[in-house]
Amino acid sequence: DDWAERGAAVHVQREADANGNVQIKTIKKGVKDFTFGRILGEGSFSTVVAATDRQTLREYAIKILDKRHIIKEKKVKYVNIEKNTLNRLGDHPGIVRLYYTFQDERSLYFVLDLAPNGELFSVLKKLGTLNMECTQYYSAQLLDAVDYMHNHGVIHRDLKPENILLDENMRIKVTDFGTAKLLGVRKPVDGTAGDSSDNISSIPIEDERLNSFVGTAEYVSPELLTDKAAGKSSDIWAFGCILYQLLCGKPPFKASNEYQTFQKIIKLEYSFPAGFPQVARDLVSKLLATDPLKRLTIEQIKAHPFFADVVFGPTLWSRKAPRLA
Ligand SMILES: Nc1ncnc2c1ncn2[C@@H]1O[C@H](COP(=O)(O)OP(=O)(O)OP(=O)(O)O)[C@@H](O)[C@H]1O
Ligand SMILES: O=C(O)[C@@H]1CCC(=O)N(CCc2ccc(Cl)cc2)[C@H]1c1ccccc1Cl
Repeated sequence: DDWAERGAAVHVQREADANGNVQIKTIKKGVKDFTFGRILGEGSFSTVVAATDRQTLREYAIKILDKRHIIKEKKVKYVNIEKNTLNRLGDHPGIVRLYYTFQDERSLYFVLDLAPNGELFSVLKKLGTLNMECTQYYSAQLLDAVDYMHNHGVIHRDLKPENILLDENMRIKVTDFGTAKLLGVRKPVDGTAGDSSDNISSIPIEDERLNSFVGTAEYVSPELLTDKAAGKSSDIWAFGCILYQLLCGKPPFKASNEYQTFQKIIKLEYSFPAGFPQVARDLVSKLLATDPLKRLTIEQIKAHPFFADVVFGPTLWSRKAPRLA
């Protein structure tokens, strides 16, 4: 199925008829096409409800946003960013997929993949820590999803265990793209109308300094606290924090309040608990580098001994998730 460029408001389906001619069907969904079920969770501006498509009986998570509340809180921009970002990231097993959007007079609706096993955060809180096998499995999936985002000109900017959901096979689905940064498409210098699909520049279109958004304190990179420039390497920093947290149960930079946490980040004040595996120490220390240019790239991370027995690529998403321990 192809996705209408304008946004996932319509779902284009191609079907070959008896003579092999391709028929193009567009599907316009609305509230009445779904049976709404249990509430999966609440956000600051949203309620997420499990729902079943009445025709196909497929289950989804529908994120319902109250228009009045969004307008009052001046969050309309985030709604558009979330929609545009999800439309750009429509085809990766580790990223929540947006199937349809629609609205009624009161609400906006985002029809998303259902991740029935909740947040990786809750699993980690319950278990305390993950063993090496589980940590390698989940961090490899996260790395693969981040690689895909970056290759599609998207910086997540708020990666954290709460935004990593678990699907029915206990594989990850990254969510929460309302605060992502979409790297713009620049016209080539000579002014010719370049093909917009290939020249995703690494320089965001809007002025960096106007950026007020920073992620969640424990996962914010130092450059975001000093000069506001969020780049792809800011996601790599957050990845390093998550990797550390999966293995020892708490993030590397954690203090009694946000300000103290920021101080620790800027001073790179963290340490490894006894028993933290050496190969993981080596990798984490090359991710939590103050200078963004010194952090490993995704290719270098994949080649690190920590991932020696992980095969990146499609098998990462078809192999069985290890029993959580
Ligand atoms: N696709 C999904 N499948 C299952 N549960 C989901 C899905 N998306 C979100 N949830 C759950 O619903 C809750 C609300 O998610 P939502 O993304 O709307 O808000 P949030 O980002 O968690 O909160 P905030 O807006 O304050 O950052 C979360 O607890 C999340 O775990
Ligand atoms: O961009 C789109 O796909 C359409 C375009 C037409 C439209 O009216 N909307 C809703 C615009 C909007 C955004 C925020 C609020 Cl609070 C109210 C309306 C957009 C929309 C519809 C449904 C769900 C999300 C969005 Cl952004």
